[in-house]
Amino acid sequence: MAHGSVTDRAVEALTRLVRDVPDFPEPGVLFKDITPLLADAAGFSAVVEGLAAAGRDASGATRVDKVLGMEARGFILAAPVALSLGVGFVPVRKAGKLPHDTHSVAYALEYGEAVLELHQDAVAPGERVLVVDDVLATGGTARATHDLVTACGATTASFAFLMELGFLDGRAALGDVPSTALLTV
Ligand SMILES: O=P(O)(O)OC[C@H]1O[C@H](OP(=O)(O)OP(=O)(O)O)[C@H](O)[C@@H]1O
Ligand SMILES: Nc1ncnc2[nH]cnc12
Repeated sequence: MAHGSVTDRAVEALTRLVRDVPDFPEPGVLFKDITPLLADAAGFSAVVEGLAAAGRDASGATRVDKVLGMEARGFILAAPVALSLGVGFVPVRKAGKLPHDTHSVAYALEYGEAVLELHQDAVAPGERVLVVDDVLATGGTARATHDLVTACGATTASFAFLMELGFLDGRAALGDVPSTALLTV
C-alpha cells in the first residue's frame, strides 16, 4: 500500500529512522524523535517530496498559494516543501515571536498548552494554504493553525504530516480538511 507518494519500502526505511524516547518531555509520553531521519539525506529528501505531493494536483501542478509550518519542527519540513512547490513559506510561531500585527490562538497539545500566532498579512483572503508539521498527535497544534488561517480569510487546502499518532485521534480535530500522513503509528 502506498502512503501518498511514499511506497511501503520507503515507509519501512523512514520508520526505522524515527527514534522512540519514552517519558519525554514528561512521564507517559512516547516521544517520536525525528532527528535521525533529518540527518539522513535520502530520508529527509523522501519526506520533503512526500509532503510536497499534498500540495500538487494529479497532473503534478502546484495547487496551493503558500506553505505554513509551525514552530519549531514544522519549520524544518515546511520550508523545503515550499521551495519544492515553488510557493512562499509562512511561519506560525509561538507567542511573542512575530514582530508585526498577529492573530493569536491558545491551544492544548499532547504535553502542555501554548499560544500560536500568525502575521495578519501573511496569507491573503482567498488564498489556499498547505499546513506542514512533523507530528499529528492530539491535533491541537494543527487545529490552532487552521483557525489562524481562517482568521486571515484564507483556506486550509490540506494538512500534511510526517507522522500521525493514530491512537490520539488528532484527525477528529481537523474537521473536513484533507489530511495526509506519510507514517502512521
Ligand atoms: O497534535 P498535538 O498534540 O498538538 O502535537 C503536535 C505538535 O507537537 C510538537 O510541537 P511542540 O509544540 O512540541 O514544539 P516543537 O516543534 O518546538 O518541539 C509537534 O512538532 C507538533 O507541532
Ligand atoms: N509523542 C510525540 N512525539 C513527538 N512529538 C510530539 N508532539 C506531540 N506529541 C508528540
